[in-house]
Amino acid sequence: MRGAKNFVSKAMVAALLGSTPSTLRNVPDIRDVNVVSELLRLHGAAVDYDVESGVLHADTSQLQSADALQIATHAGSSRIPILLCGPLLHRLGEAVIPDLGGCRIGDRPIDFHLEILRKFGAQVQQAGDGLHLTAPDGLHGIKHTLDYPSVGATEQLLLTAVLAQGITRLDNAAVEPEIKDLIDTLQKMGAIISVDTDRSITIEGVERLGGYDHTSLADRIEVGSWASAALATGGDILVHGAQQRTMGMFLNVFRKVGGEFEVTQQGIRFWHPGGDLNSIPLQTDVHPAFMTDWQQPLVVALTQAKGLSIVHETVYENRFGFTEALVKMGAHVQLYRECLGDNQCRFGQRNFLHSAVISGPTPLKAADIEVPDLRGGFSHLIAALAAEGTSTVSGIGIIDRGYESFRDKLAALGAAVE
Ligand SMILES: CC(=O)N[C@H]1[C@@H](OP(=O)(O)OP(=O)(O)OC[C@H]2O[C@@H](n3ccc(=O)[nH]c3=O)[C@H](O)[C@@H]2O)O[C@H](CO)[C@@H](O)[C@@H]1O
Ligand SMILES: C=C(OP(=O)(O)O)C(=O)O
Repeated sequence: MRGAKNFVSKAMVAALLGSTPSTLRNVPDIRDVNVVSELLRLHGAAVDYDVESGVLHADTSQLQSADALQIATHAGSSRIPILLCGPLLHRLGEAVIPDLGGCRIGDRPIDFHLEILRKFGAQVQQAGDGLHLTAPDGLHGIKHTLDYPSVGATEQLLLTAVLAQGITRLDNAAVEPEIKDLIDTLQKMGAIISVDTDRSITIEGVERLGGYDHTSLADRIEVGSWASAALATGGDILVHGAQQRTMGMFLNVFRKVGGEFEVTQQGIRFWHPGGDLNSIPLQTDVHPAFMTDWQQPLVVALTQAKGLSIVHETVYENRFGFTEALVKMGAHVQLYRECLGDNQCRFGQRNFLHSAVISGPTPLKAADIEVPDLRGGFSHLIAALAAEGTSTVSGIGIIDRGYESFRDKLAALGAAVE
């Protein structure tokens, strides 16, 4: 496996800040990379991606404003375009942003992003379904506290602050490994950024940034997905390129459920040792806790664990829709509006089915399933492989957003997939 969807796409946006070319390595062949490449090209960047070697070159020295109609053709394709705001305002003085896409796992507002951009000095106007931004007086450093440590809003602030005039300080920042890699990349470009142990980040704006040469960290969500597949199917999978340093909390949980793993020079090998799997209580949360994107694949494995597992999703209000298909396949999953965990999250006492009780083990039977979102889709593939009989999973194109060559990988693991 190769680099992280949730880093590579942001590093490509960061290339826009550099007045000399950038080279990104370990880039996976996934749809989000194509979408961001196209968006950069629409702004005059030369982007060259070699699928075989995974090396992407981006020359952003000659940028120009993009045609709004062409930008609009990317509406709904990904959430990354909102991160173009700061870099485009710095380089071109204006930004046209299409309506956002991404997984429908909650409302996913962009209020934090817009508040941050406005504080820096951006003027934001609705333009059709998208946005048009300008910065008539330039962008100036800010002091800001996030109400919630949003990954995207932290990245928005970083990508805007590095070339803004003066100092920016962010409190309650997200500190996911992908954000740390983005900070390393920006530092290579010439940025001055310090991260404190209390989730605060300080950025001293500089006048100019150059390009970078950076190798992406591994995709920890893909690693957790294959690990969960090994548990759910009673299998044994070596994930080449998996990095232990980004997987800490997942490995703890995997071990508690009864899975075994071995960290090797090549990656991490995950397997089901036989016998019963253990049920567990689990809460998703911001890093360094158990990440929300691991939740859906792991829940499939928990349908095969003995006893009651309780999963409290605290990052998104609507990330259990995929369990409907699991129930159809024979799993016992009951959803609750209450916070079933010690974190009284933002979604408690409201109308969101954001806690799940899974009782197992239950044999799964084949079904016809429509993929709801990226991780839910991969989870349905795992369930289909664990089930008795042949399932039909439709809408699998969504899975190409984040899992490189998953059809080939499944075939290599011995799955019969047509
Ligand atoms: C492309 C990418 O990197 N996607 C990841 C990123 O999404 P993304 O950056 O969109 O996720 P955020 O961390 O921003 O969202 C977390 C929570 O904050 C809320 N929120 C966010 C922004 C805002 O302006 N207002 C607001 O209320 C969201 O609705 C959500 O409930 O981090 C998530 C949390 O690790 C991951 O699940 C996604 O895979
Ligand atoms: C939620 C996800 O991605 P996005 O933010 O791109 O929708 C994900 O990768 O699981």
